[in-house]
Amino acid sequence: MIELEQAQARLDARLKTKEKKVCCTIDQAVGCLLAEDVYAPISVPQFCRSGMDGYAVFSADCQTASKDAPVRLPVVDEVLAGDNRLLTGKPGTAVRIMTGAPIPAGYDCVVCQEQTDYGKDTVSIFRPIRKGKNYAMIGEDIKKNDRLLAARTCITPPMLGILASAGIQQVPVIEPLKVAIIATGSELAELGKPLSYGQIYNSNSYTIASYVRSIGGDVVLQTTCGDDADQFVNMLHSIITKVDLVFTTGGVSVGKKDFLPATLEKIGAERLFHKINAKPGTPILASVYKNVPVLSLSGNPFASLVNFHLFFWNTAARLMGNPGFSLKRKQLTVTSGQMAETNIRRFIRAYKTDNGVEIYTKVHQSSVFSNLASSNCVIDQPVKHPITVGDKVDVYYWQDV
Ligand SMILES: Nc1nc2c(c(=O)[nH]1)N[C@H]1C(S)=C(S)[C@@H](COP(=O)(O)OP(=O)(O)OC[C@H]3O[C@@H](n4cnc5c(N)ncnc54)[C@H](O)[C@@H]3O)O[C@H]1N2
Ligand code: MOO
Repeated sequence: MIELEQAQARLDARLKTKEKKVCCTIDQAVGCLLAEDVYAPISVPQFCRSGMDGYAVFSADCQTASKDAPVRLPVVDEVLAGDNRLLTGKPGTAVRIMTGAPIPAGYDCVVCQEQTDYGKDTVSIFRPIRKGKNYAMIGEDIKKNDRLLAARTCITPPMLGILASAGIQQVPVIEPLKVAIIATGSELAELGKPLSYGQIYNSNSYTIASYVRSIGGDVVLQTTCGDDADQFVNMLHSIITKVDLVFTTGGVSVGKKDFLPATLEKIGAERLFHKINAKPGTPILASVYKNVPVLSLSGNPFASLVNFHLFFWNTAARLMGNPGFSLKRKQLTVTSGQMAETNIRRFIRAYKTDNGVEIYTKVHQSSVFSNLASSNCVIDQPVKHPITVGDKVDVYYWQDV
């Protein structure tokens, strides 16, 4: 039995950051990590662009303009957004222009139409204007060859916009995290099949799979397996070379059917630790088999979930080279609920709010899962340490999916 932090460190020491790159179209890329720095192939905009609907002019022509003595200029052309003529402006003239349209060469500003009489053939300008006003230079937004995004950046929807605006359709990303999830237990029934007496539906693998997918991970296998060592070993062998991480649930405690520790040992998996000094999820087992970490979580749904959070996020951060995935820890003040002292460190289901953390007041057994709909964190309750309203506590929390 080892402490959580020691167990996390032992696992972390055995993880290698993924380097394999794959090409991804940008509409598939949200949540993926860039494999390389991405540079702008073009400037945005590629032409000098009007920022307002109005008139392109030479600022020098408008210095004396006022409401009482407007400057009057002939309007020699009209340029709309998308106009692809290469025009050159002449001093002493104006061109009617719309937002987003290319400004003819020479004009150095755009008078907003509200500061004119909206003239068609001749425009009256009511105010002086400075050079560069409402005038977007080439590359105002993005300069050609600028670094747009750094390697290992996790791509977000606004970043897709940046890539698209620079005309980039595909990006190299780190191959998504590939995970296998094997829920063990002869009592487990698959969804869609009626339950026989003594059976329960497998729920653990659904929770785990959805968290894996929430960070762009690829669930290569999600299955159940009876309490049968041979069946399990066959399953493991069929998948181990295709994944970066294996989760199993159940079969890690001391019951007659808790076959995983002995089975993994028998096939030569290296044991990193078995059992942590905390509840729920005490019996967690971590191994490395054929260079792939195998995390064997407790079967009880809440214990499985707590084990998952305490080990998955840091593992994902290390394997994907993205510290942003790391398990989040914060000190918060308890605003409601209480816990009596216990003789082992406990993780207490709780709800993190803007003001602090609320302790869930009802059931805390690790076999009870249904109240987790209103939990988004766990409080780390030290051994022999009662908790009450107003106490500062350490909280592990996770992203909403
Ligand atoms: N004599 C002892 N008995 C137990 C001990 C102990 O120290 N001595 N430890 C207890 C603790 S603590 C836990 S936690 C459980 C964990 O046992 P396992 O991780 O080996 O899990 P199982 O026995 O396979 O299952 C426990 C429980 O969870 C249900 N289960 C399993 N898989 C799923 C699934 N995929 N979806 C939903 N529910 C699942 C299973 O039916 C059991 O009810 O052991 C205690 N026993
Ligand atoms: O360690 Mo077990 O997880 O109490 O429930």
